[in-house]
Amino acid sequence: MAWKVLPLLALLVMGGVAWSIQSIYHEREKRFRHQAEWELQAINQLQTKSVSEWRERRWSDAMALSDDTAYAQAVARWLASPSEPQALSVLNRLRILQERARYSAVYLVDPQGRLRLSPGEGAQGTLPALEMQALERALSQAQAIPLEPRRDAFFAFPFFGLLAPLFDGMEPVGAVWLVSDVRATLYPLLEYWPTPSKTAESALVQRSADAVEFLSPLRHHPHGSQPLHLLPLTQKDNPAVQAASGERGILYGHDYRGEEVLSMVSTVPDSPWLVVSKVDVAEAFGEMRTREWLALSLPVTLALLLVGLMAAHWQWRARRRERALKVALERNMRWLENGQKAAAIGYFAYEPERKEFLMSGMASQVFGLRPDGRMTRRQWLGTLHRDDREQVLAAHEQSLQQRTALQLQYRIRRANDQQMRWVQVWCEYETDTAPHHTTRMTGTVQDITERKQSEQELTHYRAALEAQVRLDPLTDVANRLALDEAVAREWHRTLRNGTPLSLLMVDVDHFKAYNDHYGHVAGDHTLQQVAQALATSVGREGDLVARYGGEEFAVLLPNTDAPQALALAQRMTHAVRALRIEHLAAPGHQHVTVSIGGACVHPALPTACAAQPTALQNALGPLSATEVAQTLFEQADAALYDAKKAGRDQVVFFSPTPSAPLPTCATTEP
Ligand SMILES: Nc1nc2c(ncn2[C@@H]2O[C@H](COP(=O)(O)OP(=O)(O)OP(=O)(O)O)[C@@H](O)[C@H]2O)c(=O)[nH]1
Repeated sequence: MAWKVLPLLALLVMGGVAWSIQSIYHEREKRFRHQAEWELQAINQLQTKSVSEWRERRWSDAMALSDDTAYAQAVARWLASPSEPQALSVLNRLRILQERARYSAVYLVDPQGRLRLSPGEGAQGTLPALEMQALERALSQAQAIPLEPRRDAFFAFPFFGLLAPLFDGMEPVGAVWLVSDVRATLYPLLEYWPTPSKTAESALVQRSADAVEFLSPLRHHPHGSQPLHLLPLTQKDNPAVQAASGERGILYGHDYRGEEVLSMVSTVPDSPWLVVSKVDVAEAFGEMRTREWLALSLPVTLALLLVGLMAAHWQWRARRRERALKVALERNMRWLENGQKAAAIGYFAYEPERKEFLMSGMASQVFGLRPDGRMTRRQWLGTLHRDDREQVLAAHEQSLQQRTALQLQYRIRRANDQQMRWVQVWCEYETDTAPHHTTRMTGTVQDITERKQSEQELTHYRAALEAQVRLDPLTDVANRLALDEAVAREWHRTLRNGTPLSLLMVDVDHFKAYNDHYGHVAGDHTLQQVAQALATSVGREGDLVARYGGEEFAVLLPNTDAPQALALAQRMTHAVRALRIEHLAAPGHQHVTVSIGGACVHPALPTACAAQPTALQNALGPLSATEVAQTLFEQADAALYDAKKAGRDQVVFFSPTPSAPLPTCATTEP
């Protein structure tokens, strides 16, 4: 659950971080913009101040000259009568002025505009036309007239001029023409830039009718060394045009190169001049942006690092999980293999359409095949035991039809050593839902031969034990327990089938005397011999000779009526006599003999038992098996008693009426 929410949380956090970065970026951009604007403004104002001072200084020089009446009088005197000393005095003043203020040229001109004196090479000719006009204005207005920077054939350099009129009282005596090479003194003031910049530049401009006149060269203009060109006022986006149109302060626009620029416009006081300073936006903010990106790169790098770490962590977790799953899978496979080996269970899958089994290693081993994982149906049929084959195929067919699970135990002849093995197979047929509805069978096979053998041994052992429990240890014939069970069982069969059931009670005659005479060991031996003689006398299945107790035996004869039982009893007496066991202690007898009393029941036929036709039938009525057994034993006992009384070594069958003749057999030896 946490791992599902975590990416969402990470996304939210990253969104928050991005938003914060964006806000910080905008805030900082604003600050940087202000800073850039402020820097430009400061530089512009500094340059404007320098330019203003430069102009003021010249202006004040001109004013000082115009106000210097002594100098005007000296000039007037020299003009009236030119002499060398006078000229020197006039020139000294001009020279000092020129050297102090670094004028390129200083001329004394007369009111007609002729150049009369100069501290330089000399003065010849007249003022240029513009200066001539300015002279007239200066003399008429009695004030210095500036002449804005321009080019003229008079000088080889662009120059700024001032015509300072000289008056002797009210009389104009001429003027001093102060000439400044703007390249040497004015332009450098605009080039000063406190921070290194590739695009920053300042220009001195002034409006000139319908155009903007550049008074200083442009740094990036192809003809930058040729200043004083004009720009039409139609280029409204140009900072210089904006400045000429009256806008001041910070301006954004496109300069003469078409580049977007940040510019600052200031007016030079007491002049038509404007100082336009500008820098490319790309540079001003590009550097700032670079710095910003550098500043922002840290959190971004950290965020990326974090994301990378998280990704690496996820990857590591996934790898670890995959490794753990692999280990678990391998362990489980090992357990499965070991389990299969330990339990001798293999698994298989069978596709009826391909008639082929896919076998696990253990399954192949069970069938004695090479562990190549395959067994054809033909191979499988070949391993089936002849006696089980039909049953196995029928069971598989039924399972396939009814889609029921199948559990089978059958014998196979192992392919590699032809050993007969028992296998137990659990399997099930199933059909794919898609796409081809393929039916296949999957299941397990286990070699249960050892288990089967153990089961069979156990069965034999149980049977032996059962038999042992029902055997008399001395005589090896059935004991009393077996007799009781047989009586109950045979009585029920008698009732079910309506067949007669007879019982003989056999007692060894004068056995006490025999023991006394021959000893108990001999007595035991005699009992064994008598038991064997009795056992060999019965021939039908179901006849049971049992030791009833002491020297007494009982013989149960199912489906045997009284005459048959009588005949068998007689055979038994003969058989004992035939043993010819010496018994000298018996009165009148030379050998061991037995007396036999018999009884018979026949529920279906009232007269079936010759000895007790209806009386027993009546007596049997609703009696239970135990009661019937007891009655039968009592009757046989009674008959035995009669046989003993009658002289022993004979057979007497029970008769319910004392008057009825008891069937007997001769006591004489055959
Ligand atoms: N040796 C031996 N003697 C046994 C065994 N069981 C019973 N006897 C003896 O068999 C004798 C039976 O004697 P009785 O019941 O008096 O009968 P009998 O001497 O045979 O006389 P009748 O039955 O009247 O002929 C006893 O002495 C018992 O001790 C046995 O397992 N072995």
